[in-house]
Amino acid sequence: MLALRSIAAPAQRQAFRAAPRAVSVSFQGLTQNRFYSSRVAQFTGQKDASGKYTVSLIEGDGIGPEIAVAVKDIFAAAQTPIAWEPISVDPILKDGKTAIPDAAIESIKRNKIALKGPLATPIGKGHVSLNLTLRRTFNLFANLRPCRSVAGFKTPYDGVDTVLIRENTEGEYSGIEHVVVDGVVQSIKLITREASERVLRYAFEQARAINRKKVRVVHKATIMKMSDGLFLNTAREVAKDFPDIEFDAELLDNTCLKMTTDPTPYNDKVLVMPNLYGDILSDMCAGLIGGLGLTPSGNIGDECSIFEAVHGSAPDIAGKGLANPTALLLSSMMMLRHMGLNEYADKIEKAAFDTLAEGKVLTGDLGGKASTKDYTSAIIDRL
Ligand SMILES: NC(=O)C1=CN([C@@H]2O[C@H](COP(=O)(O)OP(=O)(O)OC[C@H]3O[C@@H](n4cnc5c(N)ncnc54)[C@H](O)[C@@H]3O)[C@@H](O)[C@H]2O)C=CC1
Ligand SMILES: O=C(O)CCC(=O)C(=O)O
Ligand SMILES: [Mg+2]
Repeated sequence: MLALRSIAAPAQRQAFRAAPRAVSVSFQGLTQNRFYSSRVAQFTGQKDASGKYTVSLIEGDGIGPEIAVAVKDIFAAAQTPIAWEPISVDPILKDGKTAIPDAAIESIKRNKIALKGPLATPIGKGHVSLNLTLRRTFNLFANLRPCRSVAGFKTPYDGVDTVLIRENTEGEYSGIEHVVVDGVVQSIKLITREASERVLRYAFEQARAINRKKVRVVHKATIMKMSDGLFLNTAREVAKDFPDIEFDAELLDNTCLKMTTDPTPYNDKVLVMPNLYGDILSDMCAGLIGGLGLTPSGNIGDECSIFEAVHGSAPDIAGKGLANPTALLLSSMMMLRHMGLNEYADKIEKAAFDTLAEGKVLTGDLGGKASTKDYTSAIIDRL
């Protein structure tokens, strides 16, 4: 029987206990600052009669609504041909599993594109991550996370320009856990050849598309000999189909050391890795360039794609008008380029990077005193 339960507010979701899952294995100068087109394949959404594309919009939790309104205001000021379709992804239970409401699924399937604010996940007990559920529901197999120093914003690291691709549907994020006996818990890291090959091919294709000559797998196949071993061996096989791209591999801990010592040797590479490593390494990269307020991402699938910032709901600053909307704005630039709306992306991105480079109107995370609204207005004034 289909059991459906609607969970309204994020706070209430804490109380929601998902049924246990079966343990069966059944960017420097303005032009250089441009963020990558998100994918190699085509966006297939259609314009409406008024010449606009409809984009599903998940405002999200915490700072989500504050940064979403900033993006909407900037898009309106730039006369971007986008009509927003707000959707709720408050979780429901379907066959005992956390699921996205049907209306939201239909919207994203219809529009083939969505912009998403951060969604909070309860710690320990509670529903499965909605971010993960969205990625799985739409088979968004690759999470593309570029990270580039912002001109004019000084950090201990200059000229960072990393491109990280994270497997987005399985690995340590599979959430397959069970109690063996009291005090002993087992968590399964699921790696399949199919999902590995899919994201690895995407990484090689992406390297070609953005003119990077090297793909590097980040792994721990020394320890996880079978799971990371399968990912690495699949990479070796896939690499044979891309003779124009150099391939090598590096242990995750060594990558962390090298990147925090000098990230610039990674500027000619595309890094690809299992899910959790990409999650952690992308926050670490954000730290190199000034924090999570600056880093965008795209969850890429064959049928549809969802763009979102790397950061979460930032509960420590939520509701105070302090959030930096740049990360979501740059995610929306990736989205516009994915849709072929490059001229709007170029215009908005230039206004944002000029504002950052001038350094007069910056949010608190970047050492400024401006509110989200002031910073948004400064960008709009430049359009
Ligand atoms: N893709 C998503 O929707 C993600 C959701 N989350 C969820 O977000 C919630 C909070 O997680 P945290 O560990 O606190 O990570 P977080 O990314 O929300 O915040 C970490 C730190 O960065 C700051 N920060 C993040 N975004 C910012 C912005 N735009 N402007 C200025 N400062 C910003 C926050 O104030 C905080 O100090 C959790 O429930 C987590 O599950 C976390 C990461 C990604
Ligand atoms: O889903 C979550 O709660 C966390 C997701 C996350 O950290 C990420 O996508 O980077
Ligand atoms: Mg993360």
